[in-house]
Amino acid sequence: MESGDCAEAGPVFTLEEVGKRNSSREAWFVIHGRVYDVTRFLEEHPGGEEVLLEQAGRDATESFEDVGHSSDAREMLKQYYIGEVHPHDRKKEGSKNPSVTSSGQSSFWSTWLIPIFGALVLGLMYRYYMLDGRNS
Ligand code: HEM
Repeated sequence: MESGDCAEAGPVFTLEEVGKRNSSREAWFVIHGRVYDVTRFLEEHPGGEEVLLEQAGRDATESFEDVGHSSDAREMLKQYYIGEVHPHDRKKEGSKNPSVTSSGQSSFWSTWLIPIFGALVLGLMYRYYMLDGRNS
């Protein structure tokens, strides 16, 4: 009964609790909403102990992704998993505002506003040209 397979639903930690583990004695990380205790990995980390200690006790998702860690590195994470981040402290991942397609909107305006404005200018020029012709 000991070797439970419930590795994905461990205990829940707040960011405050994770924040206390920010030294080489104890180093915890949040990566993609999950909490990892990498204390025993600090010295083994191929990228060095310092970079890990700089991020310890924090959400290191961005730094972890920025480095472009291999799938091996991602696999390794599993052995250090200790729990989940409290839902209140979780970042809104995956919801990078898919509804706000600002670039789409700007292209809408540039494709429509410019021709409309051009047509207006041409219309006004034509009008003045005709009036001028009539007056002289
Ligand atoms: C906590 C979990 C982490 C694990 C298990 C891990 C694991 C690894 C592994 C296995 C490598 C060797 C290259 C690869 O396989 O991608 C590596 C390299 C590296 N890691 Fe991490 N890493 C972790 C977190 C971080 C964090 C938070 C940073 C933040 C800055 C970082 C920075 C680096 C750097 C700079 C390298 C060297 C890359 C290179 O030489 O090309 N790692 N890491």
